[in-house]
Amino acid sequence: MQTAIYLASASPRRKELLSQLGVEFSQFSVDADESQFPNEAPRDYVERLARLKAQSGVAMGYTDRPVLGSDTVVVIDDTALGKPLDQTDFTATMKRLSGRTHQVMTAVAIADSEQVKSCLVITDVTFKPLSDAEIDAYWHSGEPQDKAGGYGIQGLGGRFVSHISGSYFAVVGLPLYETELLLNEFLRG
Ligand SMILES: Cc1cn([C@H]2C[C@H](O)[C@@H](COP(=O)(O)OP(=O)(O)OP(=O)(O)O)O2)c(=O)[nH]c1=O
Repeated sequence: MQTAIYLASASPRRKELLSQLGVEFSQFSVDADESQFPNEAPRDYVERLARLKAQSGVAMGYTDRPVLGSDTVVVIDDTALGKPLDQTDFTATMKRLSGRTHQVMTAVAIADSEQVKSCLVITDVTFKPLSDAEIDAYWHSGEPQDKAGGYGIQGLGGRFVSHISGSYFAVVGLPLYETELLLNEFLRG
């Protein structure tokens, strides 16, 4: 793909994934308010945030190329889990995910000063039952701290995943197939 875009994200994983599409891009970070509205459904929340990140980039003056924003949340029992606040919060999250299937929702949005388009990708991820010792060791690895839902499937957390149905890349932070489709649709206007 010959298009040049902006990536409105601080995430090194999204940078890596976008590079896999062969799109030329420059990256900057946006400071968006990521709080969830009361009674906002997780799928609406994650898509709103992706659009907010992309549109914030346009509002910051990045108007000469399309701006891509994305957001990921882990959802269990219809509750969106963000990044862990501390070890106690993380431990409670892992006990909730242990031995069960949850959803990872990743939304992607592309905006310029004329239009915004977005898509939502939902992947089912099943965790094996986790012991207290595994949970404690994982926290001390330093990996969970900056990850939605407190784990990284691409890292040490990958060993907890007994099954995945959907897009592996969406779980890591950017669905490749759907992002390319969205970009092509956006460029057609
Ligand atoms: C579930 C899961 C999440 N994550 C990551 C993807 C996202 O980078 C992060 C979710 O946080 P996000 O708030 O979606 O993204 P971010 O703060 O890292 O980057 P930005 O808002 O600037 O774009 O968690 C993994 O890397 N692996 C996983 O298996």
